[in-house]
Amino acid sequence: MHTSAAVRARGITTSFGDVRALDGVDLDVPAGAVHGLVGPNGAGKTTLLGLLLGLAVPDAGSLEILGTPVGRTLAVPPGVAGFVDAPGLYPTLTARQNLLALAALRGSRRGDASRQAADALEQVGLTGVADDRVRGFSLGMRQRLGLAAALLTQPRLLVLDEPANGLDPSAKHHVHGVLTGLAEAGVAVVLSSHRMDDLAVLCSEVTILSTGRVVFTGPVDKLAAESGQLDHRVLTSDPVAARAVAAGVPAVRVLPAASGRPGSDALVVRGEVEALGQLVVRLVAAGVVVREFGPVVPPLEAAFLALTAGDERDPDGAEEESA
Ligand SMILES: Nc1ncnc2c1ncn2[C@@H]1O[C@H](COP(=O)(O)OP(=O)(O)OP(=O)(O)O)[C@@H](O)[C@H]1O
Repeated sequence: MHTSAAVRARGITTSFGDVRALDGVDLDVPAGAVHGLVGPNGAGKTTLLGLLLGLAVPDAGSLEILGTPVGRTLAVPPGVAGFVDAPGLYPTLTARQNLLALAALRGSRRGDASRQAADALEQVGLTGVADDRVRGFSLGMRQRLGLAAALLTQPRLLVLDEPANGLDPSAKHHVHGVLTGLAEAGVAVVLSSHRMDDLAVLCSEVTILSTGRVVFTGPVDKLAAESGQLDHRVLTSDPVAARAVAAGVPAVRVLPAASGRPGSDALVVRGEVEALGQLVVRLVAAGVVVREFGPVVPPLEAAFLALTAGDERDPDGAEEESA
């Protein structure tokens, strides 16, 4: 059990001209946690990750990384590694040469560097292309090499901007395994993603940002519970009987037929979790076979949409001042 704080941010505010990219953000990430940042485009995720990597300093607020307060000068705090936007790689060098160059910059001895590079490539599953030039790498391969570069430093805090970007399902599974293993060894991982399903699999906690503010932070399960009323699709052996049963359950609304999948006999019903549970009980009691019962929009997605509704930034970046 790891309980020390890897990140402790209080009231972080960062502006770019008139745009307040972060507005009073608090963030707590303990050692050994995988923490997801999610939010619509322009919400401030990359800006926050950049602060953790020492690429910028906040205009206001306090930030402690691995127990050390971050000062006013730009510097990667010791023990922190990762990347924002995309990993910085030399396209004309091979994957292995990229890692050796980074290790040399950090002062590793040649023998150590070549062992560390081979280990890191193995960890991210790039051994087979270790001697290919990065110029020919796909986006997913570059992401994995960026992760390998970060692993070379044996970080205690790993900061990754959309690390699953461009990864096929098998590569994603591999990277998830690497990150979970690091967390089990006590490394804190902070990553951003646009995919709620990825975050649900990987993260113990998530923070949702919307126009620079935190609109939710906490365990993923708690987020799912914030969805309130959910639309569910119900496929049964007898749609007519099912509709009659559903109409008799208090706090369940049967939505118009157009809400179902076109050409399907499914009903779409809306209600809170308990009321929907009652519906299933009554369908079974009435002898109606329930073949499928599932949310139209997954609960995490629904909670995310509800919390961030209408909060996309103006593409011109103009700040909307709320008195
Ligand atoms: N260097 C910069 N100069 C000016 N404005 C910036 C700069 N970096 C970020 N911004 C603005 O700050 C806000 C937050 O941007 P940020 O990149 O942190 O969002 P994000 O959540 O990572 O978005 P996305 O999901 O699109 O990557 C946006 O309005 C963006 O236009």
